Amino acid sequence: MIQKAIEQVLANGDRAFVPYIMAGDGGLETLKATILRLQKIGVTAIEIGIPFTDPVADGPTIELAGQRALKNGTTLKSTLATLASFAEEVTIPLVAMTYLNPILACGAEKFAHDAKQAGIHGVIIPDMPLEERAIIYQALQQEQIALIQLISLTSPAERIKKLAAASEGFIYAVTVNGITGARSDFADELEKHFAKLKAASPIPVLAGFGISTPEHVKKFASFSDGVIVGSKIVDALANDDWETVEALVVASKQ
Ligand SMILES: O=P(O)(O)OC[C@@H](O)[C@@H](O)c1c[nH]c2ccccc12
Repeated sequence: MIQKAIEQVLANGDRAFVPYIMAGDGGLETLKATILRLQKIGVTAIEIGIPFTDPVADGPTIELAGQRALKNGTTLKSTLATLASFAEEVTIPLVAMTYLNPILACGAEKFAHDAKQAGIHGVIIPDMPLEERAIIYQALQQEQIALIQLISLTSPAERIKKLAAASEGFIYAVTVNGITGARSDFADELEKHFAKLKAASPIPVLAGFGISTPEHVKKFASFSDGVIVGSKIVDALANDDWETVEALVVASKQ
């Protein structure tokens, strides 16, 4: 469903726009209104972060949002239960971003089952190497949940080939070396890097990390299939600043 949703957007001449939000930031009771409003303004899918105590890939903005969410008691379980309570109203695919630990604590099968009920169509597990995916792969397959792979800027060609062949839904192409967070500059070689990824990949290639302005969105739209925006969206939502959110989404349209 994720791949189809992205391909539909591309067929329109637009690029995919996937906002990242932290579940429970502002309280889980706000999750429904946030998701439905993002859906209404035309995002392609939503990446939902599950707060975790040791988020090694998260930059300061996402880490702080996670701390706020943990403080008010948000867990993997309460997030999935909340999502399930309004899943019928959600027509776009949701992607869960969670570290391996909470999944293992829950149990792979139970996680996959509850995620499906919650409307989750894909997962990103940044601390699970491809070689370890057997831990969860079958359970996800059973529920038809895509396991999305991250590809870094420094991945050698052989590795890119492997990851591209294994990824499902889309490829999460990381645009910087380092952690998440808004930035102003990107490497000059990005365009070439994306050309390589697109040549290696049978599925859409989305860019994420550091994308924080409509100009960034337009830049990446010119050589990728779409963008993922995290920190800037998390900040805007914390300030109830929907104007900023909408301007980013609009930039992904033709
Ligand atoms: O915040 P940024 O720089 O816009 O990047 C997206 C990112 O936050 C989101 O996709 C994400 C949050 N935590 C992660 C951990 C690993 C990979 C990706 C993520």
